[in-house]
Order: sequence, then C-alpha cells, then structure tokens
Amino acid sequence: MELMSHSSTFLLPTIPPSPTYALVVLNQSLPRFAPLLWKHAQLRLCADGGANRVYDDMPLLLPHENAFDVRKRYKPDVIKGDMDSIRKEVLEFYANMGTKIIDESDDQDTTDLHKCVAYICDWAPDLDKSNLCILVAGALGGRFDHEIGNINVLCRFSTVRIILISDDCLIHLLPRTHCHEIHIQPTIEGPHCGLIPIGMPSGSTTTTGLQWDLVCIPVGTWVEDFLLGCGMTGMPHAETEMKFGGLISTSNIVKGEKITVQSDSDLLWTINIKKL
Ligand SMILES: Nc1ncnc2c1ncn2[C@@H]1O[C@H](COP(=O)(O)OP(=O)(O)OP(=O)(O)O)[C@@H](O)[C@H]1O
Ligand SMILES: Cc1ncc(C[n+]2csc(CCO)c2C)c(N)n1
Repeated sequence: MELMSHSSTFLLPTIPPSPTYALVVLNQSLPRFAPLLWKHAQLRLCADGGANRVYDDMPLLLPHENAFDVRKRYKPDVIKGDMDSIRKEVLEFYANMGTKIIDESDDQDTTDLHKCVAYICDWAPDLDKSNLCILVAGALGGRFDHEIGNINVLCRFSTVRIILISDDCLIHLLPRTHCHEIHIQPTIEGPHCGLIPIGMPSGSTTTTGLQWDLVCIPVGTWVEDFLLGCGMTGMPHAETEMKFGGLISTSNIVKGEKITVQSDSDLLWTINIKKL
C-alpha cells in the first residue's frame, strides 16, 4: 500500500516548494495565521461571504498598515458561491480590482466550499492531485451544520488533500487507500489529537506514536498466541475497531514527532494548534 505523508509546514514562515497550495477563505473570523496561508498559496478563493472576512478582517490582523493598502494586497483570485452573503460594496471592490466572480446561485444543493473545491480541481487538471493541497480557513467554530457540511466536503473529495483550519485545530482525511505518516510540527501543533471514523465504522486501525495507540493483533496468528502466552489476555483486537456509539479516538495525545496510521476505512485526523 502506498505511503502518504502529511506535515503542517504551511503554518511555518517558510515552507518547502511542494506541494502546491490553494487557499479557500470561508465566512468565519479569519484565523490569526490567515496572512501566512495567503502568502503560501498560489491560488486564493473566497467562498461567497468569505470575501467579507478578507475585506473586514485582514486589515484588523495587520493593524499597523493602511486598511486600503491591505485590501489591495490581499485580493482574492476568485470569489465563488451562491452570492447570498457577500456584501455589495465588497463584491464591487474586488470585481473592480479584477477578481473573477463566479455566481452559482442556481445550485442550492452544494455548499460554497464544495463549489470552490470543484473550481480548484478544474484549475489544476494536469497537476498531480497528490501534489495539490487545499487549505480551508475558518472551517470550524460557529454553526454546527456548516462544520459538518465542511467535513462532508472532505469525504466528497476524498482523493484530494484538503485541510480544514481554525485558530484552534486542523482536520483532514486519511483515506483508507493509503498508509499514513504524519509529521508533527511540535512548535505549532499538538499534543491533543483525535482519529475518528467517518461515514462507516472502521473494522481495524493500527497506529504508532500516540499515547493510546490502536494495536491490531491478527486473530489466530503466532503474534496473538505469543501475547496470550505472555499473559496479555487483555490485548484487545476489539480495540482496533472504531465506530460512533462505540470507541472513537478523541482526547488522544501525540508522543513523538511521527505518527503512523493504517485503517480499513477513511478516518478524520485532528490535532490542536498551539496558542500563541
Ligand atoms: N459558522 C460557520 N462555521 C463553519 N463554516 C462556515 C460557517 N459559516 C460559513 N461557513 C462556510 O463558509 C461558506 C460560505 O459561507 P456563507 O455564509 O456565504 O454560506 P451560505 O451558503 O450563504 O450560508 P447560509 O445560507 O446557510 O447561511 C459556507 O459554504 C461554509 O462552508
Ligand atoms: C436535503 C437538502 N437540505 C438542505 C439543502 C439546502 N442547501 C444545501 S447546500 C445549499 C447552498 C448553500 O450555499 C443549500 C441552500 C438542500 N438543497 N437539500
């Protein structure tokens, strides 16, 4: 099974040239590191009312600079959505500056985030999707229906790397098609983390690097016999199963700088972002 590596280097001031980042700003208070994400991204989109947040909040995050200059500098490439939340003066401001405006008010079945992710995938048709990473700012906190809608976008585009980001944590999907290596940036993230099955129970998950690892012991093998022989009768195969209503891994803790995860179903990975 192919290995997929994950690292939150986009939260560091300088980052390696790969992958290619695209940023989607949602209609929520901008995370404090929004200017950093903006700098790292090669394509910047606002999902409908997300444009109001760039217009209103970027100058607040950069209080020593002139608000008009900040707004000119932080010009989105695209504003896309059903356009029921963006203010008229904000739309006009960015349209006059050359931002591409895509009104999809006809589609009332997909969210504005979904519409933006679809745009990014079309924007980079030739780009190897494993080399594209979509950062979504303001995805968590506030309305629970929107948060779940944002998580659903991770599931609907499960072959695309998408990271939901707030001031407090980040979330991404670990598809079952790969085994995963997560490289922790200890200065900016952790130690609290979670691994959550989404959509369906996960029959078997194996992890390393966590305080409460999920350990898969193959039933009926010498490994099981050996462990039973050592008196480890409590070694639970059942604990590798995770489902809502049963065990899910919340309030776990990262112990090292590398976590590995392998599972028979897609899992959400979440880790806290450290306060300043
Ligand atoms: N409170 C929130 N929490 C998380 N994400 C949000 C929140 N509010 C908005 N979003 C995200 O920002 C996107 C754009 O927000 P916007 O308010 O323009 O959406 P909307 O479709 O007009 O919402 P609604 O009509 O349900 O109020 C949404 O599609 C959603 O992904
Ligand atoms: C079953 C069902 N529930 C809710 C909506 C509403 N909805 C879902 S996404 C969206 C667009 C938001 O910008 C809207 C209005 C629907 N269409 N179908």
